[in-house]
Amino acid sequence: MSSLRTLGRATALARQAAPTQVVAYLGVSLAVGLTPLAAAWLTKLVIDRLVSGPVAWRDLIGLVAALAATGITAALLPSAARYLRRETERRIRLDATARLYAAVDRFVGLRRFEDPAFLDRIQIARTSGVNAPGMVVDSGLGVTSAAITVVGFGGTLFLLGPWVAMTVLVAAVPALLAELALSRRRAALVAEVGQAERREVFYAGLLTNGQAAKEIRLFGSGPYLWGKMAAELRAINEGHRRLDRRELATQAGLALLGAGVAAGLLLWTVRSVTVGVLTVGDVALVVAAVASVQSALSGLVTDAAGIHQARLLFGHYVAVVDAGPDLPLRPKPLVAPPLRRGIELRDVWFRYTDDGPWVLRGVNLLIPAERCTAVVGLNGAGKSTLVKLMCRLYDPTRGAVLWDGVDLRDVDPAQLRHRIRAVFQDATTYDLTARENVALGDLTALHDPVRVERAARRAGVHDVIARLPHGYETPLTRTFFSGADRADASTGVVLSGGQWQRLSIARGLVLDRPDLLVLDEPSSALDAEAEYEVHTRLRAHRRGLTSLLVSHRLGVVREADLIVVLDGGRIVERGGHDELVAAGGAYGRLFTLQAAGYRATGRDDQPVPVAGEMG
Ligand SMILES: Nc1ncnc2c1ncn2[C@@H]1O[C@H](COP(=O)(O)OP(=O)(O)OP(=O)(O)O)[C@@H](O)[C@H]1O
Repeated sequence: MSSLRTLGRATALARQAAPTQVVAYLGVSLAVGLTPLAAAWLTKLVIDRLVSGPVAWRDLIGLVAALAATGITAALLPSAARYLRRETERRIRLDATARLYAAVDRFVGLRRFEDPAFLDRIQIARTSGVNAPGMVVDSGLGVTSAAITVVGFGGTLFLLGPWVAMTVLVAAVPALLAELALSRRRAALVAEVGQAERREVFYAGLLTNGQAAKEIRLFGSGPYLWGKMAAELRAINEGHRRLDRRELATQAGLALLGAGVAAGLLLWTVRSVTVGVLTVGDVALVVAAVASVQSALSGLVTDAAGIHQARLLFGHYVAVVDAGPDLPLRPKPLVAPPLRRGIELRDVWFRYTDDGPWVLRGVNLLIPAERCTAVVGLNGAGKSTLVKLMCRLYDPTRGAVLWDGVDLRDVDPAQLRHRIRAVFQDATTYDLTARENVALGDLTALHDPVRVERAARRAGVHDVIARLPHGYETPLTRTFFSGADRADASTGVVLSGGQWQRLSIARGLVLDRPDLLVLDEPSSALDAEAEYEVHTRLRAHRRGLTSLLVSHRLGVVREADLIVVLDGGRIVERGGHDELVAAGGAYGRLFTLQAAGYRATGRDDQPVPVAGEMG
């Protein structure tokens, strides 16, 4: 995108976010530019009248009153400008941030969240990019008011001697070039240290995170992590230090140049008064004009560089906001119909990166509607990847996933996802209330306690929640406190791993009858009794529903209508439990191994409700 279009986008965003404030800020900025000029001319006129001979007070009073009014205005304007600047920036930041996260939320798949370069870009957009339109307005208005001062005083100096005006203006050219170069370096630095800043935030989070704290304390890994954080900080500091030193050298040189020009002009003015070419009032005017023009030019140069820098940073913001869908979307997507036949993977090949290893290799599978299909396999076999392809979090590299014969790539992803619910093995724990933790599975249930409770009962977590200090309203966190418990910030609760897992199952079940229910290791953290109980409930709930179960616990898997064994990204066996055990293949061997593990505990007189870990 061209520089001008980027600036146009930034300005348009600012105008939409804070229309009144931008106009008011423009008015104040114009006044800021005009007042020094008015004050200098009024001062010159007063002095000239005073030194021209005896003058009556009433002849001066108008000028003095105008001078006083200009002084009062000049005194008030900076505060007004400061307030308007902050208010404009606040509104713009809010609007820009909302647009940024809305754009990020529109990414259909997961690839961008696993691309370090794109994550760096998001970081710049999030921290600096959202402020860039504010910077453009602020610097743009700074340039405007400085330009008024420069033109006004430049004209005044021109009247006194064209070369005076030229000297002051030409002396500002090196400053402009130096500042533009510096602004490019500043923007480049933001990009350079972006990754280090992200890592620093990561280490800071880790070192203050309650969950990580136990391992860090026990293993004594704190100093190592803190050391790595300090190294990132040192790298960030080094970048800033280099830039600061360059700025110091440049600005010291420019300051000397400016002071030299001002001193030379002062000498010339005083000499001109002694030879009768200029008046005493002209001395005041030249002193004010040179100081004002120099400071306005320096402000103008800094603001021009600020606009330049803001444009570069806003480029990252625009790149994220305009990134568009990360997976190809049809302009007129089809509607995923209620599932009747099933989901078919047709010769699906998949790898995460173009040069990475194949994770799925030619998978052909029909997950029949209204049946439970289980996928088993060793760690890394590709089970979770298969699940992610069925939710269209990635597209197959080759082949297709068909929903009742319709390619998932042709379907509206949001509508498709409303038909799918999943409980992932690495389910998210939200530092929110128990109610929110369940209702996030379907936000229409947020204010429907009956649905939330029903889902919690199905997942066997209702009794746990009911016993919490504020029941479903209890914050499930010791990291934050909600507004309501500010007075007694001790109400937040920490759940156990198994309780969290049940809660994530409840979240997966809050949408009453999804077309596809995915359960990816839903019970790995549950004790045997809880697992048995939860799976019994899930089985009842799943009846007539299409479900996909991924589990290492073959005792749970045996209930499935169809079991598929995945090995190295290929399906190596498929069938019912008895059939697979009788065949004596990989599944049979693993089942025997797990069952033997249970018997080896000396409890072989017990039935085997749930087999142990596989892989
Ligand atoms: N986001 C990713 N980027 C790159 N590679 C990945 C990603 N996720 C998984 N993989 C790789 O893909 C392979 C299959 O992973 P997957 O999570 O599908 O296995 P799985 O069968 O579910 O294993 P587990 O039983 O341990 O959960 C693994 O080798 C893994 O390293």
